Amino acid sequence: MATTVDKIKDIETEMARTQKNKATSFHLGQLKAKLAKLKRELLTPTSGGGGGAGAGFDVARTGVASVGFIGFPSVGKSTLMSKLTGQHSEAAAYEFTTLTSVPGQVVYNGAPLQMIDLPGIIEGAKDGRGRGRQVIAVAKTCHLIFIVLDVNKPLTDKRVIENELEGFGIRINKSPPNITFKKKDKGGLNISSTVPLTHIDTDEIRAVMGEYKISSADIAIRCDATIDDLIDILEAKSRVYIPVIYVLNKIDSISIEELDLLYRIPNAVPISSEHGWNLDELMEAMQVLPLDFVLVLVFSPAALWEKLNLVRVYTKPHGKLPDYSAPVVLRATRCTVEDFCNAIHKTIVDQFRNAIVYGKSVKHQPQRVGLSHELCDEDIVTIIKR
Ligand SMILES: Nc1nc2c(ncn2[C@@H]2O[C@H](COP(=O)(O)OP(=O)(O)OP(=O)(O)O)[C@@H](O)[C@H]2O)c(=O)[nH]1
Ligand SMILES: [K+]
Ligand SMILES: [Mg+2]
Repeated sequence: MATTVDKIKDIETEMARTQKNKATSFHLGQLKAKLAKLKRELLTPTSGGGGGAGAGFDVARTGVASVGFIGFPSVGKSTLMSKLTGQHSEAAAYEFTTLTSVPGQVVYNGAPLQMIDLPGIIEGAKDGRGRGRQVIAVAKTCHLIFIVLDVNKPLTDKRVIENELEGFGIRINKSPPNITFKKKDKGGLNISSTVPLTHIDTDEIRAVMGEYKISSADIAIRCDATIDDLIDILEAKSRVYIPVIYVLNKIDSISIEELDLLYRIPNAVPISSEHGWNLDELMEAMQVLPLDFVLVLVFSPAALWEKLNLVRVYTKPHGKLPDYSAPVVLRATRCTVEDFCNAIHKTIVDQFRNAIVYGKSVKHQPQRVGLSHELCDEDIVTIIKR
């Protein structure tokens, strides 16, 4: 019996053979939808489609956000890990030195960030080659991915790694397509668009919907979407949108002229992890990306904070001034007093009596609140113990 991987290969071959035009667009739409479903099957451990789930490399999460290191073997991920965090991760000249995930931490402008060094992956990882699936599964749960590349290797490696991540449902440096989709019981397919669609026609959309056995739905497209974008919306449960920084390592081994060229690659930071060159710029790069998380700029405008969906809360020891130098950083979706306590130490909740809060989240200044109270950016909190 053909395995899921075989079926995927067959469809990919057929798609490569089929020229895209008016007459073939329905067929191509069907193929793309079939492909998306097979890939999902491959990534769902229970389906038995491709190699089993195996032991994962996931690690206990600490800090306000985690950054996963992805790259081919021996590009210098572990060397970078040791340099950035001080957490030793074995580095050596042979491939697959790192065999499991190694977590470490950096504190950046007051925010603890978890860095996760991972084993190297190889082409075909997403289809079950090597331990690649477990590695990419960890990356999929990170808030930011460093794609680490060796500048002595062909730049095509970048595309290969991107393909591996994409094949795993990770969309990089991209926000979800602006398409709303609402399934209905009857009424047929109602497709509307607010911009001209240059990549897809309705035939293709109908073919995809047919493959997904959806006969009635409202589909409102507000961007010049591709058929892959539409499939991403239908497969929304298995898609994640993660920012990526390309870490171009080993610049100590190239010329200044070559280095100049590297600076033209978007979202990339050339470094030498061995020599510790340009690591400051790498840290800074994390804050210029449109991340939906972190990065604590104590003096940044409040608007930026809202965009980043983070809440800074200052601790005020009883009878003392608030400590403005080290805010506790919480996500806007998890910012109760209880989250605040847990962010400091997990034993605090056990001794908690109430909290005294100053700031936007309370009517009276100050006000006593309980564990479920939701905090706002720049609130000041004193915990009263029992
Ligand atoms: N010239 C140069 N060599 C480097 C640099 N960073 C790492 N290396 C060398 O590259 C080799 C591989 O480094 P590692 O840190 O083990 O690479 P890795 O990506 O963790 O490798 P795996 O764990 O096997 O996937 C080692 O011999 C390092 O000394 C660098 O900035 N410049
Ligand atoms: K290595
Ligand atoms: Mg390593």
